[in-house]
Amino acid sequence: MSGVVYVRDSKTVITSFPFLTAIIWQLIIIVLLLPSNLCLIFETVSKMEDKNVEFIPKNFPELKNDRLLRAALGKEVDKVPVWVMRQAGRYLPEFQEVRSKHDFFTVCRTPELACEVTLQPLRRYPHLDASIIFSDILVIPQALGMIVEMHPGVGPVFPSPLQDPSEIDNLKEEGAVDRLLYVGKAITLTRHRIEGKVPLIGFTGAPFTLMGYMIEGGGSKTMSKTKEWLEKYPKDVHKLLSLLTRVIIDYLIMQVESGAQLLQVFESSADHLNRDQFVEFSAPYLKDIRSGVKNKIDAKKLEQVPMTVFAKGGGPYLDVQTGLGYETVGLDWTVDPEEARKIVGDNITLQGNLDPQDLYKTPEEITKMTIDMVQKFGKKRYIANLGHGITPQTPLESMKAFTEAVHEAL
Ligand SMILES: Cc1c2[nH]c(c1CCC(=O)O)Cc1[nH]c(c(CCC(=O)O)c1C)Cc1[nH]c(c(CCC(=O)O)c1C)Cc1[nH]c(c(C)c1CCC(=O)O)C2
Repeated sequence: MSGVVYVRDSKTVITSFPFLTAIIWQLIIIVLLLPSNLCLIFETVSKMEDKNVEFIPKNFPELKNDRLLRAALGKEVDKVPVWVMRQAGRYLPEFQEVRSKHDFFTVCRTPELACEVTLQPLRRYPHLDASIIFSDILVIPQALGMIVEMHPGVGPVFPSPLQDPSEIDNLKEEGAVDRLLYVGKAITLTRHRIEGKVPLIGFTGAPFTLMGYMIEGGGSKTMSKTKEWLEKYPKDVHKLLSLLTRVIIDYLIMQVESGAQLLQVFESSADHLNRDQFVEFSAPYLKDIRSGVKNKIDAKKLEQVPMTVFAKGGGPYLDVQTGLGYETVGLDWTVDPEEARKIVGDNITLQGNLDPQDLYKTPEEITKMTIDMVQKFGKKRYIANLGHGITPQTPLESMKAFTEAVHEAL
């Protein structure tokens, strides 16, 4: 007998057609669970869509606090904007918590983690008027094919630094920016999650500073190997600086396309250069980066973004920096604010410049020093910051005192 089901009773049916019965029971369960399954499916799809939306560089939440951008463009501000270089970093226990579970470059390469770390200082310090994407300047040498490790207590280490100019040709310029798209993803995700609270800053290292790390194999007090290259291989040095400039311009454009609203270029090794060396090996490439970004933004019909150059040790060359085309010039703590204003004039914004070591003083002393500093710079064309990155042992209450004092100063 096939295909005919006599339902004498459920037990008979079960014993006679176990397979068919199993299917019937499964159908019953599916039907009963269908509504909750459908909700689950819709919820999952919508969450996936949300996830996808968060990686689409458009329809960002409206900006609620534009002080930083107004100051960079010379517009009037209600209060002096403030942010801190390396504000997402090791002085924060919540950053240490993330780092206890993930390698440094894993945090940089994982948009969810980079975004979380970027947001941490904003949650703790409501007076901050900007965020800076969590990354590092050394992601560029990595994208060029060099190995960079982060050694605890030491900092960055290149196991195989450049030892001869002939090795410049081994650098993988083609596709470098594609290998940095994870930074763009982190920027886009952060733009959505910041919900317009403050602008998001993108950044890069400058050609000379990156070249120094690539030759020295890490941080260096003397940069002796790099200086030997400047003397012995100037043509090869310019070849490498030009390569880095091309990659940096395209990297910054990708950051803007991803949602960066201001860009900062870190020439952190400028303090190793005398004036002639700064004029030959740093300034032309900083200028090319500014004009290259501006021209490519125009060509792509993107919205222009203000740019900041920060040359640590660049105080003696402020006059040169004034001519590089940047809206904002960052100052380290060795430069007097009033002297700087005399040199740069009224059409450039200044940024800085409390000595990071002053954040080890008492909150009362920090408040007084910060108010003095802000009053020296004045409200117009000024962004308050430190004169270099915040250091890992900085007490949490110091950051609170600093950011609050900026907003109460004027
Ligand atoms: C020179 C330089 C580097 N990286 C950078 C610069 C230019 C800024 C400056 O001059 O301070 C840029 C940078 N690197 C980092 C930031 C913070 C970004 C942010 O606040 O969101 C920034 C702006 C994260 C970082 N970059 C690094 C850390 C600490 C490493 C860790 O977490 O183990 C962080 C939070 C590692 C790093 N990376 C680099 C050094 C010298 C070090 C060691 C110094 C240190 O240990 O603080 C290279």
